[in-house]
Amino acid sequence: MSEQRAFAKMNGLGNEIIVADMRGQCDRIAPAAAIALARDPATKFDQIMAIHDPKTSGTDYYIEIINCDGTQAQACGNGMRCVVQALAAETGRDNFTFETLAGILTAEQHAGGLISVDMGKPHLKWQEIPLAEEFNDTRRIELQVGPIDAPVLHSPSVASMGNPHAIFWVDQDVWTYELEKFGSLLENHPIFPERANISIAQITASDALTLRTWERGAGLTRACGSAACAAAVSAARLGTTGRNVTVTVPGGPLEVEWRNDDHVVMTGPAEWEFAGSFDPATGAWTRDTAAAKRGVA
Ligand SMILES: N[C@H](CCC[C@H](N)C(=O)O)C(=O)O
Repeated sequence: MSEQRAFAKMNGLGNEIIVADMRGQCDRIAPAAAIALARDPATKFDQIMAIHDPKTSGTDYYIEIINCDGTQAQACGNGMRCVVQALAAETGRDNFTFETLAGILTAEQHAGGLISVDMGKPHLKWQEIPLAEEFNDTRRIELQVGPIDAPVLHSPSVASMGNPHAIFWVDQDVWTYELEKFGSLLENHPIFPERANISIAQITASDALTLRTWERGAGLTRACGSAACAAAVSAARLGTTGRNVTVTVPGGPLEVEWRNDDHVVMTGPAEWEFAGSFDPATGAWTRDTAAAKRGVA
């Protein structure tokens, strides 16, 4: 049994997040531990955000992101907001610089409690997403679901926010499409050599869209922050919205701004649920009834 580590169960608009304190320790959370925590109804999560000591000078922490199937993700917008809220409660600071597999990100907690994360620049070339085939225009690629002459979904936009996304544009309410039926098929489609997060999106105004996401390595979730960013960027590239968009996901609204310096900034809430400690090797855990301070450590 390895040393018990503190965690906070949180959520970002219903995206179920575990923020785990791995500081001061070289170990990583074992995929089997992640899978065990995901199976327990009390700790069921979409992503674990593991806070590690910094690797690069000028950054505060290294964040490892683990999906509920035990695989790693490069980016997780909702999870980053949870990390910021937990660290702000612990340290009293409101600005942080993180390193993730997607690069270096900055984030800020505002006076009212909302949190903005600078998700960096989108990557829009087919090799960067990555796709298995050359597409010079990633605003719409050839891919469809359903009968060849009457596809249910077709011609998605693709973008990378450090992690791969495909967004299928639809005319009707996003809830009328059975994303649970074709999500996994599209996630694992050979056009996506690293698999992909799959979203359906409806433009509702020149500054608003609604979005549902089937996440790579996690399935249907109530919110996906990086998908909200990828959808907002793709809508602006297609000219269907401007560069400031309210993205309404099943868990609620996120504000996304694709700034003129090419950075995508996402703003939304985070919510603390309970604290505990867990074994990073096995996932065995206990609830910490005394932890009322809403941090992780
Ligand atoms: N929930 C996350 C995305 C997790 C990404 C993950 N499913 C992957 O790319 O493998 C978000 O808020 O951005």
